[in-house]
Amino acid sequence: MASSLSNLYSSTTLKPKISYLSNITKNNPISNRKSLSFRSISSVARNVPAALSTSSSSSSINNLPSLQKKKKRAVDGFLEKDPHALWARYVDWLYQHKELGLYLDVSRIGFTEEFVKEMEPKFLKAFKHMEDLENGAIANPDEGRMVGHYWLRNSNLAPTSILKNQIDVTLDRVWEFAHDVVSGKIRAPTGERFTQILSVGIGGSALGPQFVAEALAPDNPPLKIRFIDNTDPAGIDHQVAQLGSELASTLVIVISKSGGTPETRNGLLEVQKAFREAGLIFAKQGVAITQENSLLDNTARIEGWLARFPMFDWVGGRTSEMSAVGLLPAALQGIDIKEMLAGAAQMDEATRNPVLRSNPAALLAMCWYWATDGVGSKDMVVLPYKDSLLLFSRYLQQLVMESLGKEFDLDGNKVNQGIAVYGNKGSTDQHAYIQQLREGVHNFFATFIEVLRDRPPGHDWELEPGVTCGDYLFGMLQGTRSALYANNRESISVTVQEVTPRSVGAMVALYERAVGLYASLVNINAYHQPGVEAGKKAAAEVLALQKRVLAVLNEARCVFLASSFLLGEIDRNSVNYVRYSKNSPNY
Ligand SMILES: O=P(O)(O)OC[C@H]1O[C@](O)(CO)[C@@H](O)[C@@H]1O
Repeated sequence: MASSLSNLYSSTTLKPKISYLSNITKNNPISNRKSLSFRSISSVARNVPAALSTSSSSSSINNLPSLQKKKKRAVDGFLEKDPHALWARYVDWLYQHKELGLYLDVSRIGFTEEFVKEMEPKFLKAFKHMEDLENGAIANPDEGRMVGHYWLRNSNLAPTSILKNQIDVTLDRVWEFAHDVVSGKIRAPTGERFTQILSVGIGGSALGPQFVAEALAPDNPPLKIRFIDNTDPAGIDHQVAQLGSELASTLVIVISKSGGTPETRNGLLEVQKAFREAGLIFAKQGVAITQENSLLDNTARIEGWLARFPMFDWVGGRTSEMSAVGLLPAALQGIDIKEMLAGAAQMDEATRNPVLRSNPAALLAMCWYWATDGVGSKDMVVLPYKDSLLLFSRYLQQLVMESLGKEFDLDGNKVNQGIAVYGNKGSTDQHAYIQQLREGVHNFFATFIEVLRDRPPGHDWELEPGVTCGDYLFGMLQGTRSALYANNRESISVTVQEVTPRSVGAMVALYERAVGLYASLVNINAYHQPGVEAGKKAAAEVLALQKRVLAVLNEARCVFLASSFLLGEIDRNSVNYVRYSKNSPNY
């Protein structure tokens, strides 16, 4: 590769391209890299197919009428193969946010100019809808509530001064509490500093904190975090066992917006039992994050827990990372939450831009619409090439699927919308399911997440002359993307300079907005989850039935015991032994 690149640079025929290239380089993600390494050269080169090939232009769909194009695309899986045209497309559509160091390349999604035109009126409506939301419109008619996660990172946008005050006060309290715990001003009852966090919560009350911990927690955080996010007894036991004697210096944060989610309640009861068994007083180490006056809030208040933080009615679970839900655990791990908020605020600003090609969230939403035909016909595979972003796809899974997976549209038509999301990380997944992505059933589009910085500055090491481990990672990303593209598999690339609190905040905000816009495009309510409620209700019915069956069995056993006693077959002690033994429902 290196030699073909040097050929490329010495070739006279390529000179005009190179000057074009150097103009473009100013807009290229890698232009901020200080040294032009193998990796940075190839990063430019990956998008200069024109310079590497003299192949004649392949068939173009641009002369076909709109419907025919769609059909052709559906039949052939058409993507632009002419390298000149692909390069021009890259240059034309590359989005960059200079201050955030974030780039979005949509050139490998095959949308046409006609399609973009067709989408414009839909986007006008979507932008207006988003503006209304930000101004405090009731977004969730089912629950009669506003949707204002955008206000969390810029409280000046909150529609009333009361809301603004709530946001500011909560942020200050989170900041101060975390500072006091980390500095040792607030200590465990034993007098030692808190060393561990045990976070109990599920869904949106766990996924954001899990993703951010994995992405941003330092190697030696002031407090290490563990999660209980299920009602699996063995899983809970495992977490408690791992804490061992450090349970005495563990801060337990119980997170539940509703304050009544069974899995979270069960996790809490199990942890409280572990505290009792260890002779510890739970209340002195317990923190609740929940809506005011919820069951959890009332429990924490009555029992006198160490602290309580509010979760606002107008913040949905899946968009709560920038509320106390995400910020408190992050701050306790030494993550700069103000930077996270600043990144999200900057991205919010950028994604309010009503010009489609200058709005990264709108570009994402448009690509999703194109790739899935606006009906979820393809899955979204999210592939971050960075270990610390491992949980991004899991986080997005809830954000996208719980928001977009809806049976009815806003007019009551049955639409069964949604986009399935899965993914893990590159290059690991290349050795798992990329085989199917390239050659198997064509039911997905990919999103590559690229991180330019390999390691903190000063730690670079070349495992071969001129080549770092990170160059391999980068090469794997480029290679997989090209291989997929060559087989008509579409992809989006999001590039960030580094995984920092600011860039993570920005990515969260980017996808939150993209989901909101996409929901408008397909005319659905992104802010409720009636399907989940149905599952919860059914589970409650199963549990109620189980309780009734146990009651009936118990009654039958009592009758049996009573008759045996009356017949003189057993004595009183035996009756009491059976009734109050540990296996009895009466116990
Ligand atoms: O925070 P809560 O109320 O415990 O809910 C947890 C999760 O359950 C859901 O309501 C349904 O899965 C999610 O939307 C939410 O994030």
